[in-house]
Amino acid sequence: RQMLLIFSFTLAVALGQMNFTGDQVLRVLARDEKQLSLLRDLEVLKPQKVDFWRGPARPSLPVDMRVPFSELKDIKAYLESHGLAYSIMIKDIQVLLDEEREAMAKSRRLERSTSSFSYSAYHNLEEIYSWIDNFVMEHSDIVSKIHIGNSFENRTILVLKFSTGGSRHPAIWIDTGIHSREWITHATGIWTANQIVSDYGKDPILTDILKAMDIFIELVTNPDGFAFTHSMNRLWRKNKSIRPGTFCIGVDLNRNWKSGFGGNGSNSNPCSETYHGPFPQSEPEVAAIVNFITAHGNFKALISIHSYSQMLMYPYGRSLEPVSNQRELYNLAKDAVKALYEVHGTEYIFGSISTTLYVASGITVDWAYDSGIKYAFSFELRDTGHYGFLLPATQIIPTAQETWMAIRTIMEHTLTHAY
Ligand SMILES: CC(C)C[C@H](C(=O)O)[C@H](C)S
Ligand SMILES: [Zn+2]
Repeated sequence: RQMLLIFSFTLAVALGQMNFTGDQVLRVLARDEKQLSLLRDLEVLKPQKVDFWRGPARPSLPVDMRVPFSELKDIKAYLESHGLAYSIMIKDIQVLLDEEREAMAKSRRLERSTSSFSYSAYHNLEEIYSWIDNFVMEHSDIVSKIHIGNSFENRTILVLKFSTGGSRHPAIWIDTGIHSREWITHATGIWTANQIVSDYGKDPILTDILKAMDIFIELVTNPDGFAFTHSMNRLWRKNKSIRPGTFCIGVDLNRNWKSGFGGNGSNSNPCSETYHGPFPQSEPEVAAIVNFITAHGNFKALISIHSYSQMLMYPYGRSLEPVSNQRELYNLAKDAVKALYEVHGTEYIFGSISTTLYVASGITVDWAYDSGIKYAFSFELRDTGHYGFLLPATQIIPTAQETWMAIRTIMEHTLTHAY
């Protein structure tokens, strides 16, 4: 078995990208808690076979799961035998992957010939890092690049700082790409960075924000995982850490934070997509952010951006207990979602993580909130499950435009509610 795995791995390496031909994403509507738990059992029954794109949450929220072609018959029989209604959301993942790669190749040719950067295309790690260098050079009056640490595989972890001066302005943190397969988030972050420098001095609200506060954006929060989505497995979520005696690779960086570490909605099995790691902040990618934000000591808002589902959420993930300023966060989320809707009519739902989506422990925003950052939010960008993580690049700019209006609303509230 070991030999077979090694052989298939080397074969995959030889062939480059993993192939997902015939793999499908099934959308399952669980009627009640019992049916939801039958779906949760699948992760145990078929370890590493069923990949939840949107895990079991609440009866009214469909569960999306990628099923390898070889498992389709079994899984569909399991669903049918338990009366679990399902539809086929994506009938062949490889078709979408081929389209995505074709679009990237086309855009790359155009960018090379015009030596320009397309904000309406997906990019790999090298392209993003070289964009960062050019961007910082072009806008050195307001933007600088900070190296906050190195990833497990020793890639540099970079943060963009937007500042109009002052020594320790109150600060706002934005991270994208903590889950590497959520490509729309990195692309949205890049567009947002460019929007900030373009609108400073023109948009009075943004200008006021930047006059008084600094903005920090970490575009590639999981560089090893992101590189892996381009080189080998487009649907990789975790980082790439390995430990002696552990067969499976990677920790879910959104379960590795100290707050609520190891609680419900995180998994102690290293093969799980929500594996929390051996201990809090065990992963360098998480430790780097904790150290940076703690040393700075004056962050007033944190926005951690994921995809997909079109949701704007605030703490807690680890429990149903409301945070002390729940009313304020609810109303701010409502205003932000309204501002987002007004751009392209995209509808978001909003609320606390545990009540809106599912209980999740050891997550970024719970740690931020417990560290005194009162305005802590997690976005789930487009879509609601037609393309899921394989959102076409044509939706990058519309997504970034609408998301910016929500982000700016949160920033403005932070500015006018100093604490
Ligand atoms: C705030 C959390 C619950 C975000 C969520 C996750 O990390 O599972 C996304 C669906 S990836
Ligand atoms: Zn995510």
